[in-house]
Amino acid sequence: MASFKTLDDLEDGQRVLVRLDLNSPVEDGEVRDNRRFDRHAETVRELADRDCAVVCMAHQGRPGRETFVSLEQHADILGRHVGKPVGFVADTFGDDALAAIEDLDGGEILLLENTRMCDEELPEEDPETKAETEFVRALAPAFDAYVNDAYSAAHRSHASLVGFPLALPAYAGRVMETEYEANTAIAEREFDGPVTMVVGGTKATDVIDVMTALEEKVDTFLLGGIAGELFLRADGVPVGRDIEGMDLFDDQWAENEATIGSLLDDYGDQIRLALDLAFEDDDGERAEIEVLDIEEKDRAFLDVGSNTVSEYAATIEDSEAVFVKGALGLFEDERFADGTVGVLEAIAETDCFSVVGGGDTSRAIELYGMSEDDFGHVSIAGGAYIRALTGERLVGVEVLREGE
Ligand SMILES: Nc1ncnc2c1ncn2[C@@H]1O[C@H](COP(=O)(O)OP(=O)(O)O)[C@@H](O)[C@H]1O
Ligand SMILES: O=C(OP(=O)(O)O)[C@H](O)COP(=O)(O)O
Repeated sequence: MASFKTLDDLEDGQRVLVRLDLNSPVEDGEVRDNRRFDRHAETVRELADRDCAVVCMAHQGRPGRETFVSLEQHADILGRHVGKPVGFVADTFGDDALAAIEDLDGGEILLLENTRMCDEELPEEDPETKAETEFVRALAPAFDAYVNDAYSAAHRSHASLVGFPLALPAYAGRVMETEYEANTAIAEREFDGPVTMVVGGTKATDVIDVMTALEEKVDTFLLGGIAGELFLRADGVPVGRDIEGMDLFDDQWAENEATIGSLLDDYGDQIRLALDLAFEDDDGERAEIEVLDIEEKDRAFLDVGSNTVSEYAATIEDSEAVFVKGALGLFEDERFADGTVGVLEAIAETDCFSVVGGGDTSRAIELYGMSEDDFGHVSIAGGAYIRALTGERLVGVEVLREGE
């Protein structure tokens, strides 16, 4: 189905540069294991078993956010999933990285430092420009082939994703292959009954952009998380606080307000906002407040409230298909997991077709004892999967195809 080369086309014993997406939740400086590690481990193990020298690259967080940390811990976690040691070098493409790559034998695995610590990685530029960066020009000659397994980052035109395929023979890894096929098939599927999309999480601008594109495909959007707070604020409710170095509610507010205001004007009937919200009270307990009773912006809201969960669950019960992108609250803290878990349980209990996406959100399924078998597809991609739903082509996939 996909028109790119896969690992089936790659010769054994090559020196390969492999782009993974190990972007993970980080709590108090500790990187949390999640589905991305065990999915990517399959690609890495196969390459090592085929006697390739496997050098992995990945990013973590965004500069300025608390989750922007080194990949040292990721190497240990990945090694546990692969079942082989994964070495780590705290360098992206300098002398230390090149020396460690040269030392690597067939069957061995190395992880380079966070790609976003390299200045040339991030600015969104076209693949040709990215291929000309020092980052790509310095690393590419050390390899025979490039493998992109990071479907979940394929919507970003960053050097490690789009520059290398122009500099080296390029292949799709196993995760890239299966996620591409599943998400493309889902995007083409038609449903007879109501289609619902649960929209939450912290990457609010990502989801706002695709809601307009999905307006015909989705009958009802159920909003929560930080994304939901943006909509509530645009609707006149005094909520919203920036977390983790974001500036959704301050610097970017004027722009966000205008976009959300027109979404509410144009598709207000399809968009449902929380009726109540949860916060931490003075005793450290979960407390709830009706949205209509919120008079001033004086606290952080960490989940949707119980009335909202009941309303959203009822809509899900009547749906033919449900798509989830982003958590409805800070589910990693049990006190604020009710929204996310309530919605996921409602989906699991009905026989609707469902997709749960996002590196963080998909983690809630195993954290709260649910089974992936109760969902149609659990994707480790968030932003990439909702873009795929709109029919948008992902630049990281396109550039692999062009190499065909
Ligand atoms: N009200 C909230 N306050 C703080 N964090 C929140 C809130 N609502 C959701 N989150 C966080 O959003 C994260 C998921 O968001 P996001 O990164 O956009 O999704 P994903 O990685 O699943 O695509 C979860 O880790 C959750 O803790
Ligand atoms: O975690 C990711 O996306 P996701 O949260 O939409 O699944 C990807 O690693 C992309 O990260 P980015 O949104 O910081 O570019």
